[in-house]
Amino acid sequence: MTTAVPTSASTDPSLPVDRPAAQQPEWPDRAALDDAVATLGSLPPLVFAGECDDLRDRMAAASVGEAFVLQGGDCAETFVHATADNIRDRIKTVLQMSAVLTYGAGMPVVKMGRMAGQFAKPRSKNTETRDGVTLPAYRGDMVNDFAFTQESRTPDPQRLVHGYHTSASTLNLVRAFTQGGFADLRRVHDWNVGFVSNAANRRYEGLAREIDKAMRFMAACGVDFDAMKTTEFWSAHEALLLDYERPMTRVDSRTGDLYDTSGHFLWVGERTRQIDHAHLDFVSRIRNPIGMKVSDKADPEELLRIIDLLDPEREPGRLTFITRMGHDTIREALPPIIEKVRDSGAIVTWICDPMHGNTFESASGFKTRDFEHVVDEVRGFFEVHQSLGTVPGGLHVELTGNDVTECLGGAERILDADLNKRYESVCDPRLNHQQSLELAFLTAEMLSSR
Ligand SMILES: O=C[C@H](O)[C@H](O)COP(=O)(O)O
Ligand SMILES: C=C(OP(=O)(O)O)C(=O)O
Ligand SMILES: [Mn+2]
Repeated sequence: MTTAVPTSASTDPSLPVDRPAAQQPEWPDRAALDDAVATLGSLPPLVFAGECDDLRDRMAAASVGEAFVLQGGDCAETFVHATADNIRDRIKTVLQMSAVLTYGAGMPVVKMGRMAGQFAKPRSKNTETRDGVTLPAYRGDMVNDFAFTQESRTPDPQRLVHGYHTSASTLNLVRAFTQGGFADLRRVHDWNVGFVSNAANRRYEGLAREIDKAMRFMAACGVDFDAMKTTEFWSAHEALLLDYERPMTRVDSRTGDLYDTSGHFLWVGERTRQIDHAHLDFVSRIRNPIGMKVSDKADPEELLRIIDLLDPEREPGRLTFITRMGHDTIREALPPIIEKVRDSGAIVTWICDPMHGNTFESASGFKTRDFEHVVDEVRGFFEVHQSLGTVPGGLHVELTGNDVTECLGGAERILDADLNKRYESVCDPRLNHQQSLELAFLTAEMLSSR
C-alpha cells in the first residue's frame, strides 16, 4: 500500500490541506509543484458549473429508472494517444453502445467519457521491478512517463499543466463531434448495422433488426431526425491528484458554490475513499455530481457515513455508487450493501463497473479480463437489483474504439496467445470496439427482458 502524504496548498483557502491523502505522487521539486499549481489556478475552467447541474439532473433520472448511464473510456488516457482518430473512435464506440442501450432500456442514455482528464492512476505498488531494476510505478501521464527509465518515472509537476491542455483539446473535440453532426442517430444506427453484418456478430442481428424497424417507424411518423444530430456528452475522471483538482476548483459566480471545473463528473476510487482522508473531504465541498467506487470489501455502515458526508441533503443525482465486485462475488456481496443504503432512505444512483473486480494475470503474464466474467458481473448486477426492487442505473466500462487485444474472449475469441498482438493499455485491459458493442447488445437484451 502507498503511504498517505500531506498535499500541497490549495489556491482556494476554503479547502483544507491537513488531511492525509493516499496515492499522491512524491513530487521531488516543491517549487516546481507550486509553480504548476499556480499556473493551473490561473487557467480557464474546462467545464461550466451549470453543465454540472444539468448532469446532476440526468443522474437523478437514472437513480429512479428514468435514464440509464453509460460511462466509458480508457483506464488511463495518455498524451500521445489523444489524437483526433483515437478520440473519434472512442466517441463512436460510446455512441453506438448508447443507441443499442437506449432501445434495450427504453429510456435516454446519459453518455459520459472516461475522457479529458483520466490521466492519473492509483497503483497497488509504489514501485515496479523489471530484470532486477526497481523504479517508481507509472502513475499516469499527469505524473510521470510510462517508459521504464529513472528519468521518465520521476514525477514532473509540469505534467499537470500538460494534462490540463490535453484535456482541453480532447474536450473541445468531444464537444465538436457531439454537437457538429457526427452523433446523428441515423449514422450511428448504420454503424451498428455494419457491426451485426459481420459473421461473428450474427447473434445480435435480431436486436439490430428490431432497432431498424423502430427507426423506420419513427421516420414514417415524421420524426425530425435532424433534431437528433447532436447529443449531450459529459466528461468524467477519477479525482485522484489533489494538486490538479484543487486548483481547478472555482467559485460559481451565480451561486457562490464551489465546482471542480476539471470535468463534469468526478469519482473517488476504491483506494482513496477513506472517510477521514483528503479525497472525500475534497469532494464533499464541491457541487459536481460525485461517484464513488464500491468493492465487495466495503463496510455498509461506513458507506452510510460517507453518504452523510457527501450527500447530507439527500439530493437525487448527487451521489453515484459504482460497484466493482467481481463476477463470482457480486451476487453475495452487493445485496447487503444495497439493502443498508436503501433502508437508510438515501438515494444513490447504482452503476456497475464490471471491469475492476475481474482483473487477473494471464498465463503469458498479461494483466487481462475475460469477456465472459465482465458479462456475468453485469448479469449479476441486474439480478440483484431485480430481486431487491432497486434500480440498476448504468454501466461503467474501460474501453477503446481501437481493435486492441487486451481482454480475452468475445465473439472474436481472443486467446491468451493473442494478447501480445496489440496490447496497448498502459494500465488496465480495455474492451476493444467489438467487445464493447457486444457488451452493449447483451446488456440491451438484459434490459429489455426485465
Ligand atoms: O485502474 C487501475 C488499476 O486497477 C489500478 O491502477 C491498480 O493497478 P495495479 O494493480 O496494476 O497497480
Ligand atoms: C482504479 C480504478 O478503479 P478502482 O478505484 O475501482 O480500483 C479505475 O477506475 O481505473
Ligand atoms: Mn482501471
